[in-house]
Amino acid sequence: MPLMYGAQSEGRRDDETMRRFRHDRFGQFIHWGLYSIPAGSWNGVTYDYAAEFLPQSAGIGPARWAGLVDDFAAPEFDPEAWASLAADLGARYVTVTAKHHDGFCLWPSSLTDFTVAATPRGRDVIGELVHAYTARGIAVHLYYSVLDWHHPDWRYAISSSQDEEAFDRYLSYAGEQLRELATRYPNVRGFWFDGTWDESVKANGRWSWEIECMLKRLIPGAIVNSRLRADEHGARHRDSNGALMGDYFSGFERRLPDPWDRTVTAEDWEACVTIPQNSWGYHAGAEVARTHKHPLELLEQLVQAVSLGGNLLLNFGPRGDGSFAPFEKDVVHTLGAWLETNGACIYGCGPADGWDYPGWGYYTADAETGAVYAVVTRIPVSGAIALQLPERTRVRNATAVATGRPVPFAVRDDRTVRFEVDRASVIPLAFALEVEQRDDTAEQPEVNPDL
Ligand SMILES: C[C@@H]1N[C@@H](C(=O)NCc2ccccc2)[C@H](O)[C@@H]1O
Repeated sequence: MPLMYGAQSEGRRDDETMRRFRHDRFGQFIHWGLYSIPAGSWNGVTYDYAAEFLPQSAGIGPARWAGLVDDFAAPEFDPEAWASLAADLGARYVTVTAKHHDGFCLWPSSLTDFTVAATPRGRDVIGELVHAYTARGIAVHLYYSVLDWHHPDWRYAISSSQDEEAFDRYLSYAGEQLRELATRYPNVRGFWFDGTWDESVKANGRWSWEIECMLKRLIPGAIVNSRLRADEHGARHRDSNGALMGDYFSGFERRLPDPWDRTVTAEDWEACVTIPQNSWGYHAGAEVARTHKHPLELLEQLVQAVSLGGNLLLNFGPRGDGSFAPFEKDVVHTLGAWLETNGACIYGCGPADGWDYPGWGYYTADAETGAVYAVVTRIPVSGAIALQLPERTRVRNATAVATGRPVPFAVRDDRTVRFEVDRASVIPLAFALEVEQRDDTAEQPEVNPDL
């Protein structure tokens, strides 16, 4: 159907900025704001829902919530240390909350007083972070919530002409804030929109279309996630003709596509995940802490995302004082150390066409060289992994990525090779496979099942 405000382009973007985003594969999400101070508790009561939703969980009105501005002193906030932590994690880009649902702005916006400028130290958090990350070669995306609990003209739905006038004022405010962000920080790489699921926003597809145009006019090549967009019929992420809006699909929140689902490999996408089961802002509650994911679970999510052609955006919620909690530093050390020696199977990689999900782990392939990687995350009880090869494919040799040492393997039949895996191996265990196409006339592979 003809659309005025649908997808602005067809198919994957192939410009340098998007190729870099695709190559990066691994980003660090940062949720930091007023919610980081109470960290899930209010007036002595702990609410186990997401810490950044505390105003809703505890019924705290905007005026009382704004009282936290005086407590946002952030004595431990050190942008250089944050940038070093992102580098140690192995993240190639960072997405930082400039304004979350509570409406508090981490940059000194001229459009409102509800910003860091009103805090005791008045630092331009976004400006200092953009400088520090960029100086370390880490790209920055700015998170912006369209949903805004603080602004008096925010509406969840439009049910009167007064609502419409108010919400139009809100959308003008948000549009001017986004212009301000793109103008103040022109070297950010992209914008990550959130809070766009309400009827009021879905009814304003033209506004979302104009925002995408404006941001890409102010910052040529800027990357915008699909969550910003609705078309004139209220269709989100994909327009009413099914075309992806924005530059990558961003509907996977705290979940990944099924490892069998190869349909997702048709487009760029990013999944965002948390270390706790469900809190993006720092949550100090013992019950929430009990459900933190193991670092290797998060690492497996990264490998799974890459095997399906997506990026993983792993969230960290610094504490109210600007420091990171020990459990987050553990994740940084575990993932950073593994990526230091095994990053070849992640960065610049994507799905290995023709190699089906094996169950003991994931296949990735280097988008440039075609090198195939078998990444083992579950060692079978037999202590060996079987690889089902694509048609007319031969494995010439195999190397352990972490050590560079050749790895013996048995050719069981025309389509199967088998690796013995040391059960004491550190997993995920990555093998680099040098493969070649066999034509049918070539001799059958030498079978050596006893190896
Ligand atoms: C990236 C995350 N999105 C925000 C959020 O509101 N998630 C809750 C939610 C998740 C899915 C549909 C509607 C609402 C969370 O607070 C994080 O910022």
